[in-house]
Parts: sequence; structure tokens; C-alpha cells
Amino acid sequence: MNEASNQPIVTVSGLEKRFRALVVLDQIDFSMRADEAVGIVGPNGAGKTTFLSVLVGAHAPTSGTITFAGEDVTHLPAAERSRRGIIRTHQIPRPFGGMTVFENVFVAAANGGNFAREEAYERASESLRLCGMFHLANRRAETLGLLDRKRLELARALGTNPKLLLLDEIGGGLTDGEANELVGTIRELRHRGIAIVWIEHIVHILLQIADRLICMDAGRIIADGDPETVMKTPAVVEAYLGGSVE
Ligand SMILES: Nc1ncnc2c1ncn2[C@@H]1O[C@H](COP(=O)(O)OP(=O)(O)OP(=O)(O)O)[C@@H](O)[C@H]1O
Repeated sequence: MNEASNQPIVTVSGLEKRFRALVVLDQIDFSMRADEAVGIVGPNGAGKTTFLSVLVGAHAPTSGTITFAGEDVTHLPAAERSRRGIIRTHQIPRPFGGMTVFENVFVAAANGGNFAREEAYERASESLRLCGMFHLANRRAETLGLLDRKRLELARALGTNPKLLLLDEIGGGLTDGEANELVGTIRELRHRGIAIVWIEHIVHILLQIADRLICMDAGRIIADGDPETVMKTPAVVEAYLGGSVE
């Protein structure tokens, strides 16, 4: 491990998010290195998506701090965070309708990544190749099926040249075969040095990538560690797997 990958890419301290009286994130402390792939599991409503939303700046936290690559980004808007390298994919893909696949990724690279025209063009092409979508570059985004929409969601995120990629149920709704294809791409991204945080309900798919797992419940991290140990932790079995430990 080199020195850079030894430093945390992101550190979250005392993070709290309330929607009116509802406490959705409850004093979250979390830190990860650039060379890690962290899976997040937990029951519906645990606060997983909200956690990603606060990390990327879509929601302001009620309190707490977020440090990214050594800088306090807690109060930076989402656009500025994406330029610094924090980007997410959405559970339900949100391509721009009325634009081609290429244009979607180009816009992400130019706006989200702040690349000048030629570089944005290169990045968009490279991202589409990586996601196995280059042959669909001229297709209108709204004509894509679910797997290709998920690939496009990933390609748009990659277009911004992320350092930290947050994936929200990118495997949701796909067959195992389709989800496995995405795993191949995500594995390649890890090799390229992109830190990954991935929320996924399809655990056996997630565990092909995650070398660390956290489980959230009621806005808290109730377990954090190597995936096998976390999945056997009594609190996780009870909260997430809906059972009791034998
Ligand atoms: N914008 C919002 N306004 C009010 N409440 C919200 C908002 N967003 C999320 N919530 C509430 O916060 C809680 C956590 O939601 P969140 O989507 O983060 O959970 P989750 O763990 O991602 O669940 P799932 O696995 O179902 O996606 C839920 O009770 C949800 O209704």
C-alpha cells in the first residue's frame, strides 16, 4: 500500500440528518481509505440513501463534518464536490431524456467534472467504453432498457473522473447475470484506484466487490468490518436478516 492510499479519502464525524422530527442519520462516524470498497447493507429506511445524499451534498447535514481528501467539504454544494471527485449513482437511473447516450455522458464530464470540451469528449468516450456502451453512443437515452440505463448511470458518474464513487443499488431490478456484468466493470474501477461505497440489497453480488461491510439500522452504523464477520454479527442478523442467531 502506498502512502496516499493509507490516508482516509473521506472522514465523517458526528454526522446527523433530521427531516423535521425524524432523525435519519444519528451521529455517524465513518472513515475509509482510497483503496477500499465498502458495502452498505441495512433494512429499508435505515438511512443508507440519505447517507450518500449527505456525502455528495444533495442534502445538508443537520450537524457534523465531512472531510474529503484532507479538506472540509461539509458546506460545499454538490457541483463543487463532484468537481473534487465525489459522485453518486441513483437507485432509479436519471438520464436526460431527449439526449443521446453520448450527450448524457459528455454533459456529466463537462459540468460534473468541469472538463473543457475536448477533454470532456475523451472522458465521455472512455467512460462509455469502460461500461460496454460505446456502440450505443448515438441511441437516445430514453429508449434504453434497465441494464443499459444502469450502465449509463455508471458511465455518467465516471465521466466526472471520480475519486470516490457512491453506488445506490445499482444491481436493483437486474438479473444475477446482468448484475454480474456490472460487477466486472466496478472491479475494473477499483483497479483504477477509485474508492467505492456501494449500497446493495443483493448481498452475494455486493460481496464480490466489498472488502469491508457496514450495516446501518435506524440511522446508525451497527456493524463495520470484514464482510463475513459483519454478516454474522447478532445485531445485523436481527436487524437486517430478520432472524435470531442460532
Ligand atoms: N427528503 C426526505 N424528507 C423526509 N423524510 C425523508 C426524506 N428522505 C428520506 N426520508 C426518510 O428517511 C428515512 C431513511 O430513508 P433512506 O431512503 O435514507 O433509507 P434507506 O436505508 O436508503 O432505505 P431503502 O433500503 O428502502 O432505500 C425514511 O424513513 C425516509 O422516509
